[in-house]
Amino acid sequence: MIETVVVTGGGTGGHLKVADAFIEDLYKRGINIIFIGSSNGQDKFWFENDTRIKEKYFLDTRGVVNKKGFGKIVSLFNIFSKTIYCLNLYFKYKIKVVISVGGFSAAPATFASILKRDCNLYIHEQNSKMGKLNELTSKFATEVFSSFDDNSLVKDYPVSNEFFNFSRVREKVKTVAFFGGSQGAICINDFALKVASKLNEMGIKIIHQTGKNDFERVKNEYKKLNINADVFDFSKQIPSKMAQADFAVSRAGASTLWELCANHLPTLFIPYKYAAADHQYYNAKVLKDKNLCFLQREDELSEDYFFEALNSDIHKISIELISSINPNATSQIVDIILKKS
Ligand SMILES: CC(=O)N[C@H]1[C@@H](OP(=O)(O)OP(=O)(O)OC[C@H]2O[C@@H](n3ccc(=O)[nH]c3=O)[C@H](O)[C@@H]2O)O[C@H](CO)[C@@H](O)[C@@H]1O
Repeated sequence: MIETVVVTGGGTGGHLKVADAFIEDLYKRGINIIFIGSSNGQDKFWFENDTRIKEKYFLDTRGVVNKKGFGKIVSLFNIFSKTIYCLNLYFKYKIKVVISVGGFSAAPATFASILKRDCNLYIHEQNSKMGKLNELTSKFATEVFSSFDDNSLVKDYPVSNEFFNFSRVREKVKTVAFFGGSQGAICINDFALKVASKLNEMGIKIIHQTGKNDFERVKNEYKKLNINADVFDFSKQIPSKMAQADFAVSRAGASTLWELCANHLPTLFIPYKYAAADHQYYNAKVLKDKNLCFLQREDELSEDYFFEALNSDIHKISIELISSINPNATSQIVDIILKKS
């Protein structure tokens, strides 16, 4: 009987949202949760005040991949010392199960699970191309789950229930939402401002998540255009924001992509072009190949393509999105983890 599980990973909202889905499921099963993340990404913002989590550790870890020379040695030593710290925690709490959702935040807790012989490591990879840490540690894992890999025991994404609770089939575009991912996307902000007046003339409302850094500028631009849009930098109410929209324009980070599917919301994806191994493009391409979304590279973005998409059969896409995603993925993955441990 497993009493305590370590959940690790983070850095970006994409990883943290998956961690959140696992935490919610484990909590409902009465299992104690220890979260180990980094003090350098968004981890604290997401989980610092989370009462479902029994113990939280935000360690000072940073990625080492892009570092060189002395900086790399310092970072490696730092990760090594934090790994030993985690190992001590595992002995203290008799940890046998570690779930990693990847990202640089997960490095020490994942390495420590490999060093502790009686500990099972489970990895969840969210993207179509595996992240660096997951690639390095997956051969030591008891099981690797992936939303895109046919070999995964559960080939689905652990989307939080709230997105399914708000889901609905779309008929006609009355509201368009722009989502830039957890950091926001200037290219999506600029595109939204470019098409805003025409949308306004068509009587279409705008919801727009800008990201923290570009919020003031975008808000002022809407003011200048005299358009009353729902503009915000970051919101914890994304399920209800998605639910209000009939069409979305979005980055193709894994979490947002599957949340939009869970919501049955037809979307034009504009992948972040510098994402590692171009994984955002390949995330969205999986849907595009099934005609379940629209996809354009940010350098090719065209207003014509966007307005054609708005006028397409969004009802059909919305219905077909229902079967694109499994609402029970989180509990199915946790069932397997608890059974194997
Ligand atoms: C630039 C980059 O490399 N981004 C990566 C990062 O995603 P990044 O965090 O940018 O994007 P994701 O779309 O995966 O996740 C964003 C998450 O934040 C939530 N959200 C967003 C805005 C908001 O106002 N409120 C809110 O709660 C969304 O609902 C979603 O759950 O990790 C993902 C998961 O590995 C990858 O797929 C992305 O490619």
